[in-house]
Amino acid sequence: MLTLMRYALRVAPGSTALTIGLAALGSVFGIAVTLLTGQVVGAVPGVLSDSPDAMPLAQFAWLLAGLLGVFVIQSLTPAIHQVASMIMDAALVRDVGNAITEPLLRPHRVAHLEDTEVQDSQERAKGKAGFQTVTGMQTLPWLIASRISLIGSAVIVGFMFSWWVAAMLVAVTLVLEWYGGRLVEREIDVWWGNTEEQRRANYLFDLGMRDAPKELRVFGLSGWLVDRYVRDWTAGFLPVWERRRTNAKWSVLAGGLHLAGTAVAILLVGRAAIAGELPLTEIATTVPAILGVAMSGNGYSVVQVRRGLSAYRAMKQLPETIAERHPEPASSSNHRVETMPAREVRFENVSFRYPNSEVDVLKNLDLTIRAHEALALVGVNGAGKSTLVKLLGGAYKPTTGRILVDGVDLAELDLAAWQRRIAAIVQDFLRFPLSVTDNVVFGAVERAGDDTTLAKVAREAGIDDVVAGLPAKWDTVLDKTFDGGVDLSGGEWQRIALARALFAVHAGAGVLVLDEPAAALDVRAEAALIERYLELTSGVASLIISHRFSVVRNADRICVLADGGIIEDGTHDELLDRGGTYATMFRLQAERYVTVEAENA
Ligand SMILES: Nc1ncnc2c1ncn2[C@@H]1O[C@H](COP(=O)(O)OP(=O)(O)OP(=O)(O)O)[C@@H](O)[C@H]1O
Repeated sequence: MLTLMRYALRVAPGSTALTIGLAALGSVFGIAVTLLTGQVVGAVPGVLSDSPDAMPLAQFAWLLAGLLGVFVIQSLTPAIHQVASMIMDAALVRDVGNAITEPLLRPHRVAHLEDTEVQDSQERAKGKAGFQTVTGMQTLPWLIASRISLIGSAVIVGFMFSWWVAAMLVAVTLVLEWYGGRLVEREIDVWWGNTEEQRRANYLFDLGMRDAPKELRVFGLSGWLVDRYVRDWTAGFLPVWERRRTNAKWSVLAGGLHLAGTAVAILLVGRAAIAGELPLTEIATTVPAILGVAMSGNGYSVVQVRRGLSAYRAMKQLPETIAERHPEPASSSNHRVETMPAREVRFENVSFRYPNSEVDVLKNLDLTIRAHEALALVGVNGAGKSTLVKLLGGAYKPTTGRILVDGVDLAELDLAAWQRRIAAIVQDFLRFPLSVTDNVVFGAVERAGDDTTLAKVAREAGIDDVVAGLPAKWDTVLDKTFDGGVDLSGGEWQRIALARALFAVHAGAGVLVLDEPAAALDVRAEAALIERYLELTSGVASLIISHRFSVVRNADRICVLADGGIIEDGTHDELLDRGGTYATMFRLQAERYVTVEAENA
């Protein structure tokens, strides 16, 4: 409890103190109500019969006023508690979210994201039911309140009636709490166990609500989706019921023990009362106190706090796990990365296999990309073209071999600085649900606000007309789910992405990577755009990946990637003359176009 409390007090001192303080105060007031009620009830007969040893009326009135006052304050505190708790939650959610995502985002490489140990560590840090640290902290004040009720009520029973009865009550309550906690824990485990059915149900939910609403309608799959969702969800819930059924016997036993203990305590009080051994005040205080102990078991909160603590510990451990398993190279400041590459980027005998894979995607590959040269890379699906781009960007390091930038091993360079040198449009480029401006200037965020360059790249990428037609021009949000937002076509998005890369080049990027940059454009538009692009970016090392030869042929040099290595290298004409793989692929595609054009004619 203390560990979690210290953390929450550090993140949100005021609201945490208020949340815990008010919950504790609520319990203390609850005990005060029990004591005052006992005093009032005990005094009533004397006051009514006007006996000489009765409580003076003024004192009785004060007692009643005190009881009323405590009662009023106790009813007001939940509202303040709720507000304080909401403020605390918000601060904790932000902090936990940041503490988990920051170490995952910090590395410049991405291999840690595919490491199952890191994934597990991340899952543990989150906890099964969302941010478990936050849930733990939400329930912690109630656990503290329960404990105060338990101890306070037990002390009343001990003082006013019997210490062994108090001890027995605490024991049966804690047994029930422990058992109840175990039950909750197991149910949570089953429920959040991510069974196949639950995962499928969640997937179907997202599919219908977010991912594919249009396709589902086009294919008339809405009814099917609802049926499947209900079926999978129900199937996912069955294990929980199964677990409840199995536990029913023990639940009855634990509940019965608790009930019997409480009943025995009340019966003993009754017997002492009948025997005239217990005055009215003690009776009226002890009975509610017995119930106070009985009801203060809080297995749910115990479990949530315990899980919150283990999620908190995993969260603290996460950066260490990542740093240990995926150390970032110590970068040397001796190299002026901001002017690289001045000569070339060279892949030297590079082999690569993805983490957890047995297959070498690249095998002893040698390739030189010269500065100021536009190099095109072609190859069949899955040949490893995008993989090569990921290695070039330092997202992965080669399994063996080296990548040299002007003769310096990429592993020795400041990776962050090198990545800033690269302007890339990858196949699944990011479509930010933000304004057009943001979508373009994210190419070189340090140049945000440079409207002249923004207007220039808009013209160059051919998006000036698109922007002019948007409701809020450059400020239009490119997502229809936002107010005034719009959806763009695939081709328009690609032009936006091209403008982003161009913005980066104008801001000084030294390597331009275009991986299937304009496949959503029609063939002529794509070829024309890339041609213009290459003119605009001459002076920058460009790597272009495309399946369309109308794009590829514009490059200064073309490399064919197959079987993990470069099997052909030359200009378009040279490769055609050679009559190898490139020539075959080119003729095949050209033939198709010639046939289609002839048919159209
Ligand atoms: N994260 C990954 N983990 C494991 N294997 C991967 C991963 N990403 C890609 N691969 C595998 O690496 C191989 C090369 O993929 P890559 O995407 O580099 O091919 P490509 O030449 O760009 O293909 P395409 O022309 O279809 O875009 C494929 O067999 C693919 O399945």
